[in-house]
Amino acid sequence: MNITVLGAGAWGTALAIALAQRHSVTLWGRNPDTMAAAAQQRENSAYLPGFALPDNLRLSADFSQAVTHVTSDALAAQAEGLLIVASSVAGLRELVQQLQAYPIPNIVWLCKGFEENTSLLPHQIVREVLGDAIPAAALSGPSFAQEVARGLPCALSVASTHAGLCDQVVAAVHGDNIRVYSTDDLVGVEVGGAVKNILAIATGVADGLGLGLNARAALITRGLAEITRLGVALGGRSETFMGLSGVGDLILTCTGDLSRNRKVGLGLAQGKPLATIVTELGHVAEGVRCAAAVRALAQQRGVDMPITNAVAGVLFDGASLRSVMELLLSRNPREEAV
Ligand SMILES: NC(=O)C1=CN([C@@H]2O[C@H](COP(=O)(O)OP(=O)(O)OC[C@H]3O[C@@H](n4cnc5c(N)ncnc54)[C@H](O)[C@@H]3O)[C@@H](O)[C@H]2O)C=CC1
Ligand SMILES: O=C(CO)COP(=O)(O)O
Repeated sequence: MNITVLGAGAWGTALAIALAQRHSVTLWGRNPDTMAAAAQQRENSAYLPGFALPDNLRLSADFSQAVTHVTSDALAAQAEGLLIVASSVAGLRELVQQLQAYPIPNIVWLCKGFEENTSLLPHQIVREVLGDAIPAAALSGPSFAQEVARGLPCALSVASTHAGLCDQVVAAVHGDNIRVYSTDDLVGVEVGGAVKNILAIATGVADGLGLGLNARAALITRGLAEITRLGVALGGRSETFMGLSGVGDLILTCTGDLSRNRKVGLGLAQGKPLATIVTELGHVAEGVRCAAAVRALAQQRGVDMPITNAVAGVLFDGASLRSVMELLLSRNPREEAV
């Protein structure tokens, strides 16, 4: 299958490496110097250092050339191409707008979050720009880029209301080391992937403050309740939050030290300013922007999200870490239900 991955960050590069084992893959990045260096060294040292790029993986900084890899007439007739957008949420709209000029066969995105100023989910951004006619899907689930690039096993969820595209993503991605499960609950999958990043910041803070494993388990569990409340309010199905893109990714990101969002929380607990943490990371930590969007959305919808509010308070209102932890612990007792 011909596959184009737009966005040569850590995750786009890792997935391109994995897919190049079985497919003809082009990886596009917007920075010509970075892509030229990666092509010369056969390594994306800017975003995924230490992993060799397979010889057959094509690298490009030419947008047209990269998209044409999946839009040639022959491919379009057989619906054989797969277009994967691997930017951050902040870059999604701009990239999708650029795609308006091309007869793309489908679109799959990997980003996890809500858009900062609109509080829209990725599928809503895609629909706003491209309309409903093009088959569209989110690929999500617990998947640290470095582990996928190493060929370690993982399981993902593909979500689309277009069953044919789910089948095509499974055909392309499901293989020796990656299992792919399908669902039509796009909202549920996207809300799980977005909000777990905020909760990973919270557990990073708690762990960094030495609050213990009991506190971490409590945050993850009550965080899942928070994800479920928002997700159901937005039209997702509660069982989706028990799956890979919900509790699966929540556990990974809250407990795995490879997580950039968790690192944000650990850094805050060390007293580092947010700007310093973000600069040191060198990668997007979606939970930061997402916390603002989700706090606004939850307020608008009347959804109770105390952990998200606490994280947003620390990130944007200068609230002290201890005071928000105390606030969380001093909430009135209630039934445990979601
Ligand atoms: N790194 C990981 O393990 C995983 C990341 N994700 C999600 O995938 C998305 C990308 O993550 P990473 O690749 O890790 O981030 P990264 O920080 O390593 O790379 C971000 C990429 O987005 C591109 N980008 C940003 N704004 C853009 C714009 N306006 N136009 C074109 N490209 C733009 C950057 O150039 C870069 O290639 C995020 O939403 C993340 O939550 C999902 C699963 C795993
Ligand atoms: O989404 C991820 C793993 O599934 C990556 O999480 P971070 O962005 O926190 O590293």
